Parts: sequence; C-alpha cells; structure tokens
Amino acid sequence: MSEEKIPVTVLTGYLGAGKTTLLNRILTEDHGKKFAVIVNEFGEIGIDNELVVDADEEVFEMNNGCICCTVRGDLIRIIEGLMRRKGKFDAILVETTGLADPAPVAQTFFVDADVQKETRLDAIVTVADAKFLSDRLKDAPEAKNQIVFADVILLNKTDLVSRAELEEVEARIRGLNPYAKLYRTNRCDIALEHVLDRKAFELDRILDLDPDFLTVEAHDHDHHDHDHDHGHHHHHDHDHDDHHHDHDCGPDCDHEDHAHAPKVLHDDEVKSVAIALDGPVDPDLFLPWINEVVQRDGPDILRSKGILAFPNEPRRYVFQGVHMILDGDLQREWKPDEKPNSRIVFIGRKLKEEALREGFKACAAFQPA
Ligand SMILES: Nc1nc2c(ncn2[C@@H]2O[C@H](COP(=O)(O)OP(=O)(O)OP(=O)(O)O)[C@@H](O)[C@H]2O)c(=O)[nH]1
Repeated sequence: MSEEKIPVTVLTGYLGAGKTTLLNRILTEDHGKKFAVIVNEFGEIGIDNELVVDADEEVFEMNNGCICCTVRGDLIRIIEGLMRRKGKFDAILVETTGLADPAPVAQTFFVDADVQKETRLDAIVTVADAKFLSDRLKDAPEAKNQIVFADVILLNKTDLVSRAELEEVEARIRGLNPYAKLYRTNRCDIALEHVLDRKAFELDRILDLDPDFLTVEAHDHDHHDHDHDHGHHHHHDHDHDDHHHDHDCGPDCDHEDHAHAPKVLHDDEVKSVAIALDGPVDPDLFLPWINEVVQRDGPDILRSKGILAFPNEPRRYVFQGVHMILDGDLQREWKPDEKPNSRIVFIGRKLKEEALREGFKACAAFQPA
C-alpha cells in the first residue's frame, strides 16, 4: 500500500443508528480536508465543496459464484470516475445502507486491480444504536455482520440508555468483535482522528493485546470442509487462539470506569481466534498455508488480519482479509522497541481453531525447541 493511495472509510450501521449524523459531522468539521462521498441510497447530503455521488445497487458474484465473494460493480465504476478527478479530494467516504452487508463493499477495494492501485481501505466504521442493537443482533443478520466486520465501532445514542444497558450492549459487541476500537458516543460526537485515516489495518492493536487475554480453548469443531476453488491471490496465514479478551482501553479510551474488566457476552455463532508466534514465520510456508485456509473456509471466516515478521526482513508484513479475499504487503519497518513476532486473528463462524493453531505454528521460521 503506497502512501499516495487515497484512504477509503466505509461507514456502516443498522437503519437509524446514526450514519448520516456521523457523515455530516465529518463533512462539516473544520479539518481542511475534502471528501468524496459515495452513498448507496438517495443522498440528501449537500455540503459545500463536497462531492456526493449516488450509487444504484449492483453486486457481482465472483469466482465460481461463491456467495461470499462479491464486489460492487457500481462502486468500482464510481471510484474509477472519481480517480479521474484525483487531487480534488483527500479521502473517500462510503456510506452503506443500513441493511447492507459490508463484505461486498470491503472486497471491492481488494479485488479490482484499478481500484486497488489507487485506493486503500482505511477502516470499516460501524455506528451501533445503543438502544436497539441488542434486539437487532437477535433478528437482523446484517446488524451482526456490521459489528463483526468493523475496525472501529461507535456505540451511539448513549443518551437513550442507562449505564447498565450500555454495559450490556458493549458486552455483546465485545463477544462478537473483541478487536474493534469501541467508542461510546452521543450524536456521533467523536474526534475525527479516531474515525478517519486510522490505518486500522496496520493492526497494531493486535500486537498490543495482552496475550493473557487470549484464553486458549481447544474446541474441536466437527465441521465439513468447504470445497471452494477460488482463483484470488491470497497472502495470509493464521494461527488462532480463541480469545476472550476483555476490553481494550487504549490511551484514547473515554470509558469512565476501568475498575473492573467489562463482561463479554459471547455469541454462539461468531467467535474470534487470535494466534501469536514468538518470532518470524517463513513466508514460503505461511503464504501457501493461509491461501489454502481462506480458500477452504472463507465463507465462514468473515474477517482475518495479521502482522507478521519474516526472517531477514526489516519490514512488517501486514494483511487483512474479508472472507476468501486477502490483501497484504510489506509495510513499515519494525521499530527498535518492537519485538518482531507474528500474530493473526480470525473472526468468523465455525472456526477450526486447533487446525488453525497447528497450521500457523508449523509456519514458524524457527521451530520452537
Ligand atoms: N437521541 C439520540 N438521537 C440520535 C443520536 N444520533 C443520531 N440520532 C438521531 O437518530 C436519527 C437517525 O440518525 P441518522 O444519522 O439519520 O441515522 P442513519 O444511520 O443514517 O439512518 P438511515 O440512513 O435511516 O439508516 C436521527 O433523527 C438523528 O437525529 C444520538 O446519539 N442520540
């Protein structure tokens, strides 16, 4: 991902959660930046100097018609159109409809060669309604996916719920996605630096997670392999630990109470697995392995991310994926105070944890004694 690529932020969230409120906040704040905005419903936003483009729904299935690999043809065309006006804006915001699954939007930025050349998916930002999210998680699969795919979650409308309700819904979110950065907001009042240009996919937070949070549970899933044969290029490797991570409060955390570890309400269906290796992995082992894993289990692996050390390589290899589609490259150098180790994370359904863990360990460049 070269520096000149235009960052793309995907805004998602269920109907009425506050996406437009956030978008308007972004567009009106005095940040000196210009955004191209793509909305896939009829756009009511007309902000000076901004570019608002309406898109009609159009989704393509890719490769053997696998339902998990879809890209949005309309989005590709719009972005190609925007690129002809390059220089007129600094970043792209894509607001999805409340009923959308974010996967086809995110996959578009990995798959289409022209789009990939010009843009980088910076983060998927999900606005969640503190009052209604818990109900929607029960009855609306899209709402669940929007949480699972998120890199940043705004738990909005905090004014409408009690503190106990807020903690409950936060615990549900954590059970689905322990990795996303979570902020409580009222009318999406958030410093924009927490939402924009996050380079979330540098994924430093994965490295920051305290390994003690990673409770290793050996579930043996009786799971039939999918036999998908996809032709995508994948660079990805993983190892996972089912991890039951409490709450990641970084320096910019605005939670009032750090006294107790917040509870996590696990979802029966969706879980996450994180795997850490104390050292580098061999890319000649890792890349084919990860490729195979996502080709086989991509429909169930909703999101995958990782930061890896390779032997004799001063830079970090960073990848992220949505279902079977992976994108990865060598990014910045390891800092002197960083230990070059390798971590990967999967969030999905029916994850085969032990096989993943063993597979990732087998990619270690130096086999542990
Ligand atoms: N009480 C309260 N209302 C809010 C908050 N944030 C947004 N709203 C209101 O909630 C309603 C929906 O907000 P929008 O920003 O339009 O939500 P949206 O996600 O864009 O909605 P759709 O486009 O219909 O999916 C509006 O009336 C907002 O004024 C909040 O934090 N608290």
